[in-house]
Amino acid sequence: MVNAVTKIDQIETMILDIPTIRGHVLSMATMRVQTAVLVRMRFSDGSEGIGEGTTIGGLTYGPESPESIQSAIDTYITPALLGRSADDVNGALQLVDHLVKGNRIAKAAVEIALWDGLGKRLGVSVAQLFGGAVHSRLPVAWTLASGNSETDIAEAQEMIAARRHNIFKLKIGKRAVAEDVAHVARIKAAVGDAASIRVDVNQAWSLQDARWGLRGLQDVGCELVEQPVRARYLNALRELTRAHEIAVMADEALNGPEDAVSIVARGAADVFAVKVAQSGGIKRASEVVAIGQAAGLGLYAGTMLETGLGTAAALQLFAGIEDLRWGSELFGPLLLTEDILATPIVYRDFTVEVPQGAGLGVSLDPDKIDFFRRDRARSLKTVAGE
Ligand SMILES: O=C(O)C[C@H]1C=CC(=O)O1
Ligand SMILES: [Mn+2]
Repeated sequence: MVNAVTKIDQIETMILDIPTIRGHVLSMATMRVQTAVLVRMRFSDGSEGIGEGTTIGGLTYGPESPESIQSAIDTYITPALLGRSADDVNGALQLVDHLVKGNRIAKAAVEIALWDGLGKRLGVSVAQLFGGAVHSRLPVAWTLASGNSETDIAEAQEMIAARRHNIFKLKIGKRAVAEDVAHVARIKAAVGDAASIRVDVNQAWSLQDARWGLRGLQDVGCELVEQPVRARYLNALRELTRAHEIAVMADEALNGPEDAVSIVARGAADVFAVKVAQSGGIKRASEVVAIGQAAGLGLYAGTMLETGLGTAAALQLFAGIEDLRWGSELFGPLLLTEDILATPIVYRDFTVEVPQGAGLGVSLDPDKIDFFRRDRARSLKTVAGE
């Protein structure tokens, strides 16, 4: 008997609004809630796959919003994929790239669910599908972004004492450059050699600001500056990369392999912040990694502050990357008041552990999903109105 081909039967999307443990103050927005977009895919053999495509701060970070991610999937991606072979992930990616331009985070959510389903059906991890894990844990940074130097120092000291993090990324760019440099200096002086200090400006500086900023940051012992100027200003990024010893990292400028090629060709960064969501999925992120590696750049596993689900997807990829020189910031679940996984991801000894098991190695807690779903209020009202 010929085995029937497993098909994609159903793709469900949901938006979850989960409060953060404190205000997360970024140059462009203050987050008090993180809005995650989840995908649940059902296949004809009864297997399932789950994925996540999440952004930060509505439309303040980038061109996709939670609502646009959901609508791109429901309106354009799902109709193209229903009925196709569940195991043909590359075929699905090619079709979706043909039919949908941009919308990388939406594509990532669907692609992650396809890999998860495939791994579960084969009984292997997604890391194994990409050639196998070489790490079981990764160094993990924490972001200090309370908006107050004293609070940030106390938070850093607690994290070091608990052996949870000794790499800190400070969110700056909201205040005057000199004030930001003084804030970074205070934190570096407080932690000394016990921690690595880096900053993320989230595109807030002009080139002029950045010239002063990078000089000041370098002088106070900051090791790396992430996306100091607008994503499209590659000439400015190149000038800053060349002019200072402090490492310059591309984040918002790096949306998939094509951007990776442009940045390398222009010499516009020392380090890539590789994000699965922003790259358009695990496969495209692996291509960004390959371009960075081939060009001799440093690599850093970035986050969109995803729940444990998106975090697990990134861990599956980066577990297979040998030289992750700048470590990771895959701490998303720790910023949320509640974890939505049945078994939370483990953080200890300054590292995050790669979940073990088939697919992404994680499953959702159905009660938590129910509780945080944005449409839950609507369904409750419907029930009440009956
Ligand atoms: O990198 C960003 O811009 C987004 C994000 C990652 C960590 C964090 O605190 O915010
Ligand atoms: Mn960033």
